[in-house]
Amino acid sequence: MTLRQLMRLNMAHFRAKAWNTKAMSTKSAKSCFAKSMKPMKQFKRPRISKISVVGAGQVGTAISAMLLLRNLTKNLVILDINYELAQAEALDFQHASAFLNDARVVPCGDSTNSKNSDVVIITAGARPSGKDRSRLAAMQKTVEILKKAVPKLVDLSPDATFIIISNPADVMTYAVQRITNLPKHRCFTTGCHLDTVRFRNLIANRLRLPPSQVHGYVIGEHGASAVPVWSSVSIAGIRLNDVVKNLACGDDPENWAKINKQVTTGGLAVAKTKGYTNWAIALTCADIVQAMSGGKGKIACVGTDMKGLSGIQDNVVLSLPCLVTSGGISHVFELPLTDVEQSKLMASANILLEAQCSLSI
Ligand SMILES: NC(=O)c1ccc[n+]([C@@H]2O[C@H](COP(=O)([O-])OP(=O)(O)OC[C@H]3O[C@@H](n4cnc5c(N)ncnc54)[C@H](O)[C@@H]3O)[C@@H](O)[C@H]2O)c1
Repeated sequence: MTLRQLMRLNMAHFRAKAWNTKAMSTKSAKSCFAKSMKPMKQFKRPRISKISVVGAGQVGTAISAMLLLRNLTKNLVILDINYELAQAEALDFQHASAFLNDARVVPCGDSTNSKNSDVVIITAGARPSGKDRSRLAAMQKTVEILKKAVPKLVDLSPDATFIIISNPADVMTYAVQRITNLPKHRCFTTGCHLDTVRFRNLIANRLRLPPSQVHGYVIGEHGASAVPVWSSVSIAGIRLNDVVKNLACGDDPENWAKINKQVTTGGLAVAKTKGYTNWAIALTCADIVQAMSGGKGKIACVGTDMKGLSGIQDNVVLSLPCLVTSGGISHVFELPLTDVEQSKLMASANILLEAQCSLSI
């Protein structure tokens, strides 16, 4: 039986059993593959109708544009503490509603209009400023923003799925989970989904292939300690590791390891000129919302509390491949990793744990 057939069988089984965890552990546990696929939560959401985007800056506005262009919502709320900005951005989109499937775009300054959202996307954050421009200082400022803004959003939309974009995204997701007690399957970050598409794009460029046809994942932190999983890279069923000598390790004659750095510094390279990044993250976020909107779901490296998975022993938010469906994360996949990749994942988890512990929540 091929892997594809196996997957199909498993998916059909899960659907038939309405994501029943117990059923999975008995019947499909017979398949070796099911052991790598850890169920997270049984949850189904009817069609997404209302989405709130919190933060009308570069990222929030770009995400709004992608959601509207892809017809992922007919009812979009743009929320910013700077109400005039939210109003101007909403109006700019609303003027072109006829080109956006007649979507309704509403501004919001105090959360009220976000009531009964199906999805809430958080992009509000503080940029480094003042005397202390350290990452940690900016991180704590963003936590203070979240502490004020998020509880009200949860009260108004208690069943919504929260997607955290504000950086450092993993640590901010941890903060939101701690502030709100939202379940981890519906409070997560796009995390390494963006790093993963960058990784695939860089490999595809070298091989002169379409990026969508390269498979492989980046896991761990959405940031400097992200782990490109070279052992998982495959094209047309061919593992790159099997055909390239010393792929991104050892003497690495073709210098594939250069890609590791490009993956983690890709955003900085863009921000150096623009001052920010927005299009790639906007498309990444829209891709996740699309996975939640369609019936089938999608496997993507998104981040949530991964305690108990892939050797992670603490409550650390980081990315692993997840099945994202209507209600959020339904399953997490434990990738087979080499010893080096596993120790890099642990190092990434420790960095994040340290950052989490430094927060005052
Ligand atoms: N996760 C990723 O892959 C990724 C990629 C790019 C950017 N980001 C992050 O996204 C965040 C936003 O970036 P940006 O370029 O849009 O920043 P920005 O400064 O342009 O926009 C932030 C907006 O948040 C608003 N805001 C601040 N406090 C608020 C509050 N309490 N309620 C509502 N709105 C509030 C501000 O008024 C501002 O309009 C940053 O943290 C950035 O680092 C993440």
